[in-house]
Amino acid sequence: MESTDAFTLENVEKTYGEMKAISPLSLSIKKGEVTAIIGPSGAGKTTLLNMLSTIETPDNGTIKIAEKRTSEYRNPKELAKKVGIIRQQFDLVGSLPVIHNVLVGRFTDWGFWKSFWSFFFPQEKDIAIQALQRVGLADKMYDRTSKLSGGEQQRVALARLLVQRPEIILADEPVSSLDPARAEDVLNILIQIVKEEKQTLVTSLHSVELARNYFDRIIAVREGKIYFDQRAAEVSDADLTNLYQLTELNEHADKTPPLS
Ligand SMILES: Nc1ncnc2c1ncn2[C@@H]1O[C@H](COP(=O)(O)OP(=O)(O)OP(=O)(O)O)[C@@H](O)[C@H]1O
Repeated sequence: MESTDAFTLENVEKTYGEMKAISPLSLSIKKGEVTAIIGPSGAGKTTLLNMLSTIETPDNGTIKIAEKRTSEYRNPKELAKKVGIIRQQFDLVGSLPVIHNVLVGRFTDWGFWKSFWSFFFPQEKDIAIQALQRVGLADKMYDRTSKLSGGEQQRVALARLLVQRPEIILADEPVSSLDPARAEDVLNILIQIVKEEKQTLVTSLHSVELARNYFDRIIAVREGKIYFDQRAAEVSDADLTNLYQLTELNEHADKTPPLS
């Protein structure tokens, strides 16, 4: 029977020099789940996402994407079909028109020459137009990408994911550079797409309110460990206060000279 897990992590560890960014950590994320990873600064959220996307390799333990170990994904195209990434800095080429940036999402299906030609004569334009309509930017198709606002650029990145159609989307702080209204706008579109396409979404977020309002599951990380892992509806104010406060208390305790 086909596995229902998008990710399975077993005793995953990551250390940078002396810093244990992720302590042995095990969890699984089901296909179709919409999960937010929250936690104080330096908790290990980005490290965790980078290991899920195979940008970083764990020092110990195993990560499986849909039952296959990350180390076994040797073909970048196969990985790109499974996992699409969206980042804070959007990874768009500012000097190119919007449509070219969207069509980059098709490169995993196209060969080199088709991708190359597309920079001069956009290929499969209809697919890009549909995606841009979906994110409300069809009228900006030929605008220079750098002229768009931050929120619009993030929507271009969403349209690129729409044409890539990965099974899993990983997003590292996708809305932190946007004002609250734009952040909600982009998250609304992202979640709507993910649910319609039956994709799996794992996002790191600084805003606990957005995590509670838009996500099904919240995994809280602190000092490289899972602090809690709950349905978003069950996360209480006290859970959140403890998550952020305890770290501050620990930091404070570290700086307090011992009583003699
Ligand atoms: N490439 C690296 N080299 C050295 N240390 C690193 C590296 N990447 C992360 N770290 C350290 O690992 C710990 C976890 O970092 P990480 O970026 O995963 O945290 P985070 O929860 O994403 O933080 P933030 O919310 O501030 O982005 C931090 O102490 C960080 O300084």
